[in-house]
Amino acid sequence: MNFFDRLHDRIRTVDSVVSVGLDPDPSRIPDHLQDHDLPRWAFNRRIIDATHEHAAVYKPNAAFYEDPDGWRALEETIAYAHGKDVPVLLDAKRADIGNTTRQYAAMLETADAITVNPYMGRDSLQPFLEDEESGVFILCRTSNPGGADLQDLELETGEPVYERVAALADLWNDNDNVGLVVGATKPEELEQLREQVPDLPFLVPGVGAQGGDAEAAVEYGLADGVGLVNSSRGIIFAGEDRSDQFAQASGQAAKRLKKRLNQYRI
Ligand SMILES: O=c1ccn([C@@H]2O[C@H](COP(=O)(O)O)[C@@H](O)[C@H]2O)c(=O)[nH]1
Repeated sequence: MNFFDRLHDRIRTVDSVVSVGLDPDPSRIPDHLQDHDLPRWAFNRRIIDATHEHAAVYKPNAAFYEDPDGWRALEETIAYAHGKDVPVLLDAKRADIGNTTRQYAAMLETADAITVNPYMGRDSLQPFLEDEESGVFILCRTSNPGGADLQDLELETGEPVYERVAALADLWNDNDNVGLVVGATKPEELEQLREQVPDLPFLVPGVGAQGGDAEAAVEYGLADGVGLVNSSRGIIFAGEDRSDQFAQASGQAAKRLKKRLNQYRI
């Protein structure tokens, strides 16, 4: 079954478009978990137990796992999320020349979807695009301030680079497995892109800690009801000041975000 069909079902089952970002910054993991063999896994397991009823997906960012223990923690995390029937979107932002990118695409053997970087063009994304079962979210207009440096540059046609990326992503969507990453901090661009590519689901990061626009994220992020609004630190570290109850606090934060976003869903 195609990733977006599975996501559609998951969104309906939990009545939620919340993507829970699993970015377990080791320096912020509660003290009582630091003695575990794999503290990041111990932390994620408790977060998943507390949040899965509100999670449309889990979105681990690869940056928090890129060391030997980290990969083990990530593997355990993905398997555990799957055990709770929650799809996993690996925020890896990969792509490279063909021979290399085929190795990156192997990441989709465990995760259900991945974020990729379009800077090297279609061939660098080919193995991801060819994988009919998996979702491929292409970075389009990112949430960070520096996203403007390249993505807003005007081409000779007058269109900004991010619009060209969206047009190409639409063109590359032969297998109905492509989505875009568009930040909640860019509500005008979200609106414009939704008009430009009405059928592509968006992953919208930037609500919560980055202060993005939750209403715009929902109004323009969803295509036919399918799309994702991500919060990472705002959920997983919601209980940082209540170390013994951090998981409970993350469950409450995920539930709150779900309710808030659902006000804007139609
Ligand atoms: O444009 C982008 C693309 C990816 N991200 C990632 O999403 C989460 C956001 O974390 P918060 O703690 O909710 O700010 C993180 O993994 C980013 O690397 C993004 O923020 N913006």
